Amino acid sequence: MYETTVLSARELNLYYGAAHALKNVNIDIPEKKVTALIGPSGCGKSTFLKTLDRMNDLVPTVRIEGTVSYRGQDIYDPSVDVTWLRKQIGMVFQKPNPFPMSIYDNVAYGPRTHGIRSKAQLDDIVEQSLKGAAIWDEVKDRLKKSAMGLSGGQQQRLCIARALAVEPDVLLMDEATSALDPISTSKIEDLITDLKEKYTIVIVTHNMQQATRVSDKCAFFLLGELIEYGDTTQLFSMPSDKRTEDYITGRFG
Ligand SMILES: Nc1ncnc2c1ncn2[C@@H]1O[C@H](COP(=O)(O)OP(=O)(O)OP(=O)(O)O)[C@@H](O)[C@H]1O
Repeated sequence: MYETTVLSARELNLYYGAAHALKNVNIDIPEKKVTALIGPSGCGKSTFLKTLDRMNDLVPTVRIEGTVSYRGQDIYDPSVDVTWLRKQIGMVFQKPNPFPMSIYDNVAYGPRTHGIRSKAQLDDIVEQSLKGAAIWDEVKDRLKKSAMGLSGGQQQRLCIARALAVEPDVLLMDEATSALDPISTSKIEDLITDLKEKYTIVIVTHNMQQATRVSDKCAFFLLGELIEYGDTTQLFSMPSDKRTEDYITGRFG
């Protein structure tokens, strides 16, 4: 079946000063699927994820060669508005990072920055986003309470709601469950599966079971190189590269 490519990298190289952190990466990330980035610590998964919404721009030593395109547009072109890009491509981090304000204000923050002022409209966005992140029932009676009072798993779902509130196209998640207990992790995995009906999702995970549970596509990185990329079932059952096989069978990691 034909797949629409949402994000693609071509001959992408990234250097932190002299350190060559991404080596000639070529990849097409399909629409409304979950793509998992796996590989041992330090192999460049987070670095690659951050190139997709230009989060590396904030690191002064970074140099990038090659292209990253979002729906055909080179996102490193000087004409690209980074605020627009980050509205299209939301990011959820490893540690839940709610703002020190109410649950409601956390979710309304993004839409307000984009100019939405109507209370009725904001109320609706907050409710829909919290529902979308499967946390509405747990917080609907305490929307005005501080987000800091939520559990870690609830905070992470709130951060997902905050990302959904600006109606992104893509969600990037950098080890979004690694700081959470197994029950919260399982809720977020279920949520990821629901969210791919509407969003293109890219996750970084250390957890290979998680990659097999939630992802459709899987990319294995090693020392900055994309070694193998394909359907998750195929990559885990019949890896084509010996290094992928060694990694997924736990021979190193
Ligand atoms: N801001 C930075 N400045 C310099 N080097 C960096 C920076 N961020 C990452 N690196 C280096 O780039 C390489 C890739 O790091 P990256 O964090 O992308 O790997 P990772 O696969 O996500 O690792 P982990 O699974 O441990 O998070 C590593 O050698 C790391 O030390």
